[in-house]
Amino acid sequence: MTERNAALTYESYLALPEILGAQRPRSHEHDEMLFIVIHQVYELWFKQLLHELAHLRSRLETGDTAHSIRTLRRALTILKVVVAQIDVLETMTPSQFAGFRARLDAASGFESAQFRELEAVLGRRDRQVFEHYPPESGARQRIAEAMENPSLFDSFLGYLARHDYPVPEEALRRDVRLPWEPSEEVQDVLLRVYADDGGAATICEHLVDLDEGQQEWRYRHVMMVQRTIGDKQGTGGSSGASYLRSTVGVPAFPDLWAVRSRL
Ligand code: HEM
Ligand SMILES: N[C@@H](CC(=O)c1ccccc1NC=O)C(=O)O
Repeated sequence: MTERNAALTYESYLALPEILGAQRPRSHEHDEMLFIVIHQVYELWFKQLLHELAHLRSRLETGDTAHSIRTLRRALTILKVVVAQIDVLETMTPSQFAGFRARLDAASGFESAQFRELEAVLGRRDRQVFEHYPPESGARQRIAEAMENPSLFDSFLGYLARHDYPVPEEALRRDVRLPWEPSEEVQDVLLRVYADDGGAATICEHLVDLDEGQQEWRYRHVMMVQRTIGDKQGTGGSSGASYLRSTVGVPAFPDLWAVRSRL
């Protein structure tokens, strides 16, 4: 008789021994546990967001409006949660953070591969981010792959073409490994989408929500940084808050913002 597997339990299904055994503070400071847990929760949500956005890209490419909208709504709800999470970390004072900051050595958010993957899905094509990853690392390969795939906006253009909008051929056939250049012809198409005011226009609005949401995260992150470490340099080697401020307000989908002056 073959031996039966041990009965599935709450603990085994959720791999709790692994997850709950993965908090390893480097100091005895009370607040370091919060710092670790918050980051781990972020990385789990980043994983789920990547999962949803990959699904969204495939739904867009098949022209499936209802599923695209539902998936976008879910991604947006997750984004709200991750932005709101910053409130929890802001209960930590500058001196509490200073109590264990030195133990972080040169580690920093620069090394969050999933965050870079998310940026790549949103269209970022910037090889400078690779500086923080060893050449053959899995993380680097995943980011590189995301940069070689169509961005969300590329997939959305595919969606519009499937729905018979006159998306210019060169936009559909562009080299998706390069950064997207805003295009007036594409903006003319977006104006027609908005005039029709159907499912495609709803997707446009949700993409703007996504863009606004990621900028909100950047803004909240830099405010948290400013109040916690002031103008100190970052552990990752940047100037800190002033570097982070330069990344706020850079849109992922510039064409969707550009058309608003014409709506
Ligand atoms: C007290 C809390 C935090 C402080 C003081 C802080 C500080 C910083 C600083 C100074 C940088 C610039 C890199 C450097 O030179 O070190 C940075 C980058 C970054 N941090 Fe944080 N951070 C905090 C919390 C978080 C949290 C909770 C996350 C969530 C994952 C996060 C994700 C990131 C990411 C993704 C970057 C890269 C941003 C970019 O290059 O655009 N940080 N952080
Ligand atoms: N860069 C931060 C340290 C920090 O926040 C951090 C360190 C290790 C792992 C994740 C981090 N979070 C975001 O940067 C600092 O300069 O204080």
